[in-house]
Amino acid sequence: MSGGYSFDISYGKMRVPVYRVYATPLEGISAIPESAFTGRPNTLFALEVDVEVFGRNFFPAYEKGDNSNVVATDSMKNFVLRQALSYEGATLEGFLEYLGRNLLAAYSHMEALRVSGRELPFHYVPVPHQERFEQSEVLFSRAHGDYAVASLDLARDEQQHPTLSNHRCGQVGLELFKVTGSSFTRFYRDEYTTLPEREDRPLFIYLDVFWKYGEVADMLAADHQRYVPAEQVRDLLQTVFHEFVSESIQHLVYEMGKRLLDRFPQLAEVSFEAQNRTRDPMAVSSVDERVKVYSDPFPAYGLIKLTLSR
Ligand SMILES: O=c1[nH]c(=O)c2[nH]c(=O)[nH]c2[nH]1
Repeated sequence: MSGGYSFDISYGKMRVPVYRVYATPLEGISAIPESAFTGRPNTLFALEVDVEVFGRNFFPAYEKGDNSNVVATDSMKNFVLRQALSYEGATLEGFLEYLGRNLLAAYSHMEALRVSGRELPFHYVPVPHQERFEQSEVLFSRAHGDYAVASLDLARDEQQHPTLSNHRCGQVGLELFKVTGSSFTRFYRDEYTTLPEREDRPLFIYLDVFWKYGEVADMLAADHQRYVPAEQVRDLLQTVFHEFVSESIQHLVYEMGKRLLDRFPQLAEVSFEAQNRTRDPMAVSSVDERVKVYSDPFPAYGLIKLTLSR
């Protein structure tokens, strides 16, 4: 309470773009059967960073216009960029933890922080090299598909040391279209039901997946042995979608969740947000019934969520 009011405040800098070149390569990753990914050179380590600062010490700025404790968000942006230069690790989560710890160390009046990062994905460019094509080591093409995210909450323990109080990692923005091998039948029918049963439908989903580790040491260890790369999670989800003939998106995300928790014992929880973007059939070939044309459905879309914990 202050001035008779109770309050809840935070402030910070959003979407600080960071393009670090020649970061430390990601190595030591354990292979999984669903993915060819075992590391990346991190030649271009690009992300957008949000810093959100919590602390009652900032209330005088709101109440009295007293900015004496206010770290300018412009300074925060500079802090983020300098940390990106000195970071010696190889992961998004590691960078956020390094940044968060150093912010709390530098500013004793910051009580707690949320630091979040969004990968700015770039793909390798194939270039001719000795009669074959190889990935350029210097040229990267900005990709606008799915990308990794992470959010870390840091607080202080009784001795004022920074501690990681919460975290969430993810891969968001997948858009996957499976042309055959999905059904949606035997659902509840009443006077509102107009949807026909489909033994085989073209299933188009937008998908976000999130995960939490049981022990944060597995996320942050420098050997990366138990680190879960977002690339492997994405490849595992794609493999399950490819292989599994689902009865619904609910059925599909549950299968994905089980596979993730089986494959990565270091994870405590996985969660999904899936949008049903399935298209409506418009025309079928009279020569080959596999050949069909679909178009956009009514613009509202189904939303399916799942959280799976141990
Ligand atoms: O996989 C699906 N789950 C649903 O709950 C649903 N509802 C709907 O109309 N189509 C679908 N598809």
